[in-house]
Amino acid sequence: MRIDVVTIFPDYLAPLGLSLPGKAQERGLVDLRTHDLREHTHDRHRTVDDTPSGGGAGMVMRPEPWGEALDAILASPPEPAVRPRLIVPTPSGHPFRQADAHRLAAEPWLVMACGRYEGIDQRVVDWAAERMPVEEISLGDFVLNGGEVAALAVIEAVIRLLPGFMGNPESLAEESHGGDGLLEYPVYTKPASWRGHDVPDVLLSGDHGRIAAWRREQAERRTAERRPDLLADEPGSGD
Ligand SMILES: OB(O)c1ccc2cc[nH]c2c1
Repeated sequence: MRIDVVTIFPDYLAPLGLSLPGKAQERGLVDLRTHDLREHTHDRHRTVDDTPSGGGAGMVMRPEPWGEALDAILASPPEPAVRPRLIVPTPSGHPFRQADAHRLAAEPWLVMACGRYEGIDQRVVDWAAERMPVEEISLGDFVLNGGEVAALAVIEAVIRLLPGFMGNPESLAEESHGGDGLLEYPVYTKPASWRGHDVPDVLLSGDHGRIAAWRREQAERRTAERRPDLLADEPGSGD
């Protein structure tokens, strides 16, 4: 998979060179490229923003640098005739879920457009949508100062699903928001007793059937308490 990230803060993406995403790059599972939007400006101040049309507070990202940045990326596809999917983090985007991470992990090429200020001139998304699939996504009902943190989260969620990334693919099967749609059960390790808190006896019983049943019950309880919305879509929930 190839992932291009366009941002005015390339260093924000440096953490992707660490730990598992870094190893994924070393192993050739992902070709991650960051692009400084300011490299596609032509004035002395390397201006990427301007005042909002129609007035209002803040500044809007100018379309010209974005057009030139995307042109440059599209001119060097990973393979001939491969088109990217453009991902635009924005507070007004569609909620990003684990199912979306799985879907994007199957794509050959993603381009992440990280906005700042009040956002990117809408014409950039409209122009891009004439040439490639475009998705505006949100991490949740909160607002960051730009798209970089959301891009980091989306990229990590996607890379870790790539075949060959996780040493033990089985661990993906049991994850929160996994195939069963439930939150993860609580996890424990040694020592059996710590500061007056003990590992639940069932987990020390060696009875794998009881352990599996306990974990399922814990996951269902947690989901009902914290995320009843996830149960609404569960088969047999009557909804
Ligand atoms: O909360 B967010 O995911 C987000 C994404 C992009 C921009 C651009 C300016 N503020 C932003 C916030």
